[in-house]
Amino acid sequence: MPTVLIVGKSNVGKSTLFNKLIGYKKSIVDDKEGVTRDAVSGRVSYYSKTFNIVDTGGIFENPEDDIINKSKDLTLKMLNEADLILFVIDAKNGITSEDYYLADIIRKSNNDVILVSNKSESERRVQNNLPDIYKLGFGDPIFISAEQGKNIDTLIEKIVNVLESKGLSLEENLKEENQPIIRVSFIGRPNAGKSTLFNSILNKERVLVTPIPGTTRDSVDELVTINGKKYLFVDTAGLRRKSKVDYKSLDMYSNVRSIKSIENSDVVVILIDAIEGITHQDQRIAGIAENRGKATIVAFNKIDLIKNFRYKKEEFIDQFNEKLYFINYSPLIFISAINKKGIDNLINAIDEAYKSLHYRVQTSAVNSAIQRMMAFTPPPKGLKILYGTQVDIRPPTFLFFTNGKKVPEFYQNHIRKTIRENIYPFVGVPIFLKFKSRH
Ligand SMILES: Nc1nc2c(ncn2[C@@H]2O[C@H](COP(=O)(O)OP(=O)(O)OP(=O)(O)O)[C@@H](O)[C@H]2O)c(=O)[nH]1
Ligand SMILES: Nc1nc2c(ncn2[C@@H]2O[C@H](COP(=O)(O)OP(=O)(O)OP(=O)(O)O)[C@@H](O)[C@H]2O)c(=O)[nH]1
Repeated sequence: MPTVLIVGKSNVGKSTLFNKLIGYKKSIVDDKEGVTRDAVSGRVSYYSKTFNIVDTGGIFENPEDDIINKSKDLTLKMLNEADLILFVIDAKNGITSEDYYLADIIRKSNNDVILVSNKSESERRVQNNLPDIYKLGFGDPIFISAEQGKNIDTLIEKIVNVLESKGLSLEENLKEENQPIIRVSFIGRPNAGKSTLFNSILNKERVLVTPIPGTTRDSVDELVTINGKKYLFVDTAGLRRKSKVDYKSLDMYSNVRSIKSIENSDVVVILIDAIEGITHQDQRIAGIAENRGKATIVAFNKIDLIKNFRYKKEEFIDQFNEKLYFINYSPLIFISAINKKGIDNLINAIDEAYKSLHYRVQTSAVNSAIQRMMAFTPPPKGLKILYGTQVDIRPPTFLFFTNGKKVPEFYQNHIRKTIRENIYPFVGVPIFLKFKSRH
């Protein structure tokens, strides 16, 4: 999906515009992802067209800034990486040296630019500032008022036009072709209901099952198509075969077989028997999955046996937060495998987690968010975080350049939280961080 960068000096109305663009989407399409208030990255949907938008906040504002000084290359990289730049100026208060400074940086990127003249409510003021606006060298601006929502549709249409004229596709449903295979394993204590769940999925959904013998003797993976998407259920031998006594033994749960299944999957569904609650072994399995960078979904099964489930639900959530806090990014699903309840939610969660596992965020979004974070919660004394970028997927991995000081665990968690809340939620997926000293 193409990415559009909002760039401008301080106070020109970048975040107001960002919120308007995101909000615009909300009024047209219903909002699935739930954008947090100070998100820096979001999605704009205009009828069937979609693109990403990033508010660069203060990154390009202050020439004295560490980030700009120490990494001119990175600044340019961010500008180049985008598909289009919205250069926002303030038509009410006029053009200043900072605007010209920014204009020069933006020009160096050789990228496409739309000049956005914000705060254009007063005709007279706009007229006064018009000569200076043209001096920036980006041609005709689009006059908007982000605050009053004026001309936002014209702006979006212009954005769509430019992106499409570059040959970029803004249609959302292209991913249908070249479908990946989502590898899923069900892990849980004996009797948690794994076989029942597997069979319920097979019976409920219109599926096509193709057994694929695994490399280990006795293991069988099954390729299943659900609603046009392909899933490989890993090691279904243990699910299909009616449990033998030895498989029931407690050790089997935490044995090599489970670990192999985890390693062979993208998404691990940790199935909990709601009557028994979360056990040590569940915690251990969750830890292994997290460590190996796998997506996890926690599913409480047998909720049909829980009396007053509506009241009990809170207790399950508390239990999850207490015992599986280290994978608290995982979707929590309640199911009754036997009654085929909650199966659709589970499949949706698997899809969402798989998407997150492969999601890449923009370097500009990372730095905008981290910079904002550091303004509110500065790093511990002596530590400097200069900039960062996502270097890998499966799992999403971020590299941050620092001044060489150790980044304490609590601050790492703060960075993870910031990424999730302000850039992309990475549902069900651990975020790996790396730090490198830069001198
Ligand atoms: N008159 C007018 N004021 C606006 C408009 N858009 C934003 N503002 C005001 O301009 C001020 C700055 O807006 P922000 O959206 O915070 O600006 P910003 O560019 O994100 O500022 P930084 O956070 O410093 O990067 C706020 O007081 C807004 O209410 C507009 O279209 N017209
Ligand atoms: N009430 C209720 N019982 C369930 C549910 N799911 C599974 N069960 C029962 O729980 C028992 C164990 O289910 P299985 O599907 O065999 O469990 P499993 O996790 O595959 O067990 P192992 O093969 O031993 O690992 C069976 O008696 C199921 O009928 C459910 O949603 N509700």
